[in-house]
Amino acid sequence: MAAVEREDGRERESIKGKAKLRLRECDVGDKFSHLPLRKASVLLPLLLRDGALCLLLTVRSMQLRRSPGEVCFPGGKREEMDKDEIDTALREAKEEVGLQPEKVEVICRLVPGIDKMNHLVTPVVGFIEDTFQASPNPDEVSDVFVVPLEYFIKPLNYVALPYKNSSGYLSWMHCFTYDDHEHKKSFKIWGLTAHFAVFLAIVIFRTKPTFEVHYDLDNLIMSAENNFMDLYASINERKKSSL
Ligand SMILES: CCCCCCCCCCCCCC(=O)SCCNC(=O)CCNC(=O)[C@H](O)C(C)(C)COP(=O)(O)OP(=O)(O)OC[C@H]1O[C@@H](n2cnc3c(N)ncnc32)[C@H](O)[C@@H]1OP(=O)(O)O
Ligand SMILES: [Mg+2]
Repeated sequence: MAAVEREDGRERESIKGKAKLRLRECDVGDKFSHLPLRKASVLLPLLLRDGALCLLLTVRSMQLRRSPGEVCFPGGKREEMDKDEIDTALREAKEEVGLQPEKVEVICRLVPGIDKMNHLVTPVVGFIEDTFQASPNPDEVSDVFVVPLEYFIKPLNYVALPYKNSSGYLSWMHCFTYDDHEHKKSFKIWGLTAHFAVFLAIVIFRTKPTFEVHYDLDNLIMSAENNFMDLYASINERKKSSL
């Protein structure tokens, strides 16, 4: 093997190695699994392209009843046979983009989010092969694309939009437009998907984004968990007041 190739390989392994260490520090494991909400999981698939960490995302089919045409991660609702959140994410990724579970190196689970239907959505982070070619299931996925992870802390096109959840809890959500020049396509990444992508980028780069976020970088896990618990509490308040 040529020296340049060897050096290249070492560089790739060191980028991945550093990312894995930082991710493992933020692993929540099954800390939130007991919460009495319906469950869903998404896989945040990381890979290296041209020496940069990238995230693989999907565009939902227009035929889907919920969130048609929106960008999201491979993922879906928990089924009875799933033993945990990781199982759900891997099963859904296989169904939606043809990713074989044994080709995913699962690293951790991050702090969950809550979707429009009040599912507890757990992001599962895993490395996939850099050469992975998706085979999208057209019933559920109309497109698959990759975005450099760094875009989620240093975007070229970003707005924060006000968002009110079903309990009236008011917050902001990130909205990115990503222009994929190579394929001459443009994608809007917002809501829960953008929320997970931003947190993942902060976990790995440990840098403040160029826009405002409600995380304390010196106490990243605690601030992320507190944000989540505030949101969760607002849902419970609403449930109690409607009884
Ligand atoms: C600035 C500061 C910001 C900080 C604050 C952060 C705020 C956060 C803001 C939060 C804002 C929140 C608001 C926003 O985020 S709005 C915005 C943007 N959208 C998103 O971020 C997407 C978020 N949603 C998701 O990621 C998914 O919906 C999740 C993972 C939650 C559920 O997963 P999913 O929905 O993917 O579930 P599934 O894969 O099990 O099933 C999908 C459907 O497919 C059907 N199906 C299955 N198999 C087949 C088949 N072979 N043939 C045909 N059909 C098939 C199946 O029956 C099902 O149908 P139905 O039952 O749905 O009808
Ligand atoms: Mg899905």
